[in-house]
Amino acid sequence: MTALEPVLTAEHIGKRYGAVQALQNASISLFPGEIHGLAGENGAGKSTFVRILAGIESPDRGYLRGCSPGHCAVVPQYPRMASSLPVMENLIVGREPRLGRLPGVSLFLNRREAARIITGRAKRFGIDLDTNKPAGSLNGTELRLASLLAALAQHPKVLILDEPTVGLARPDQERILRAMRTLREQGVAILYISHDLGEISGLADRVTLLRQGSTSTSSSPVPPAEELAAQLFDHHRETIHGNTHQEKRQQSPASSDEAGLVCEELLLHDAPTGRTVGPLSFKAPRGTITALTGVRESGLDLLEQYLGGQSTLAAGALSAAGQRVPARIVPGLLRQRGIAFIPSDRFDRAAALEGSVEENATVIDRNQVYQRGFRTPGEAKHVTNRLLKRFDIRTHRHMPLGSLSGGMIQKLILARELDTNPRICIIAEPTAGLDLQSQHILLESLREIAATGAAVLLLSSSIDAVTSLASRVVVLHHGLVQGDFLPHQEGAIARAFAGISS
Ligand SMILES: Nc1ncnc2c1ncn2[C@@H]1O[C@H](COP(=O)(O)OP(=O)(O)OP(=O)(O)O)[C@@H](O)[C@H]1O
Repeated sequence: MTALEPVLTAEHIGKRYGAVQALQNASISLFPGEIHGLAGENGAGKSTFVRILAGIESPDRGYLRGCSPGHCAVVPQYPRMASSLPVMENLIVGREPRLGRLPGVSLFLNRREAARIITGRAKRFGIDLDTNKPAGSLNGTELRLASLLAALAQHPKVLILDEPTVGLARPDQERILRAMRTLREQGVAILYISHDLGEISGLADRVTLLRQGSTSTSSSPVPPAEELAAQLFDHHRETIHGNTHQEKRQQSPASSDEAGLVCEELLLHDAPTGRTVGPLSFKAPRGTITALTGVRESGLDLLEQYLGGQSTLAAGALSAAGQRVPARIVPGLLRQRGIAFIPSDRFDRAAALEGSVEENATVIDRNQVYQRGFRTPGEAKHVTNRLLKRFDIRTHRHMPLGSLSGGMIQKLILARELDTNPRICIIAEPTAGLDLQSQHILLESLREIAATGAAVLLLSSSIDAVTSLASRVVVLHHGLVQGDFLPHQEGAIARAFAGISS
C-alpha cells in the first residue's frame, strides 16, 4: 500500500473556534484502496478534522493536498433526503441525464438512462437498495446506503463515512460494512469515523487516533480494541478499567416485583406502511435497568413513536408506576407523571441548537430555576455547571449548543433528563455517539437512578449497548417478544434477535 501515492494528505493542521482549540496538530494520509479508521473521545476534533479534509472548512494552519469537495465525498451520520420523492429522484437531482443536447435548451429528463446509471453503480459497489421507494419510507440502513450512492455519484477518490453503523442492528451493520469492503477493492480510499473500537480493529487497515486535537497513526495491522482504548483513554484508565463486562456480572437481575413500567398486550399500528407490532407484553420493574432490543423495525420504532406522542395506541395498555398512560400521549404528560423519555433523534426532538448550553440545560420547568415563576440566573448557572460536571462536558454555559460536538450535545441532553430524578426513565439508543468514557458515566448514572427505586427502560438496536448497560434484556423480533434474557446470555440474545428460537 505504501508504494502508492496518497490521494489525500494533511499535515500539522490547527483550527481554533474562539476560545476552543479544536485541532492542535492533526495529520493524516490516505491511500487508494484502504479503510482508515478515525477514533477519538467526544469533542476530540474528529468532525472538525473531517470538515477540513473534505474542503468544507479552512484550517488556521497546516498543509493540505487532495482536500476538495469533488475529490472527497462525505456520508453524514444522519443523512437527509426529500422524503416525498423516490430515492432515484433524490440521487439524480442536479445531474439528470437529458434526452437531447441542444445548446441552451433543457430537454426532457431521461429517466431510463438515470435509472440505468444508478442501478449500475449500486451493482458495481454491491449496494442492495430499492431506489423506487419514497425516501421517507427508508429505514436507517437504507438511508445510509442511499446517501452512499449519492456520494459515489461524484466519483470521489476519498469517501468519508461518519459513524456509518451507529444505531443499526448487526445484520444491517454488516450490509454497510460489506459495501465498504467492496469500495476498498475498487480502489476508493475510505476514512471511517467510529466510537466502536472493536469494529475499527476488525475492519480498518490503519487507524488514526485523535486526542485533544492531536493525532497519532498506527501502522498496519491495527492493534486490538483494548489497546486502542488504552491509547485513547489512558488518562481515564481508573474509571474505564472497572470494565463493563466485569461490572455487569455484579448487576443483580430483576430484583423487584413492584410495577415500574408494565406493557400489556400493546398493539401498535403504522398507518403509512400498514405494519402492525404486537401484542407486546413486558415489564420494566422498579430498581432495575431493563432493555428492549431488536432491529428498529421489530417494534422499537413504533414504540418510540407512541411514547413521543406521534401515534396512537391501537390496543392494549401501558401503565407507569401503577397509573395507566393514555392511548395518545400529549406533550408534557410524561414529564408530569415523573417519566423521563429521551428519544433517539435527540438533535431534532430534544435540543434547541441555536439556544445556549444553559438554556438547553434548564429548559425543563424546574422549581429551582423558576422560583415563583421567575427565572433565577444564579440557580440556572448552578444547575448547568452541575450537569456539565456530571457528564464531563468541557464547554462554557454561554456557548450556543450547536457549536458543541455531536457527542457533547448527546451528553448534555442525557444529563438534563437524568437530573430530574425520574420515577421512570426511558432512553432510546442510549449510547449513540458516546465515547467509551461517556458510556461508563451513563452506566453509573443509570445505576444511581435505578438504586433510588426508579424503573429504567432502554430501547436499543445495539446488542453491545444493552448487554453492557441492562440487567435484563427483552428481545423483539417481527413485532413480538422473542425472549427474555440475562445480559451474559449474549449468544442466545443474538439468536433471538435474528428470530431463531433457542
Ligand atoms: N463551529 C464551532 N464553533 C465553536 N466551537 C466548535 C465549532 N465546531 C466545533 N467546535 C468545538 O470544537 C471541539 C471539537 O469538536 P468536534 O465536533 O470536532 O469533535 P468530535 O471529535 O467530532 O466529537 P464527537 O465524537 O462528540 O462528535 C469541541 O469542543 C466543539 O465544541
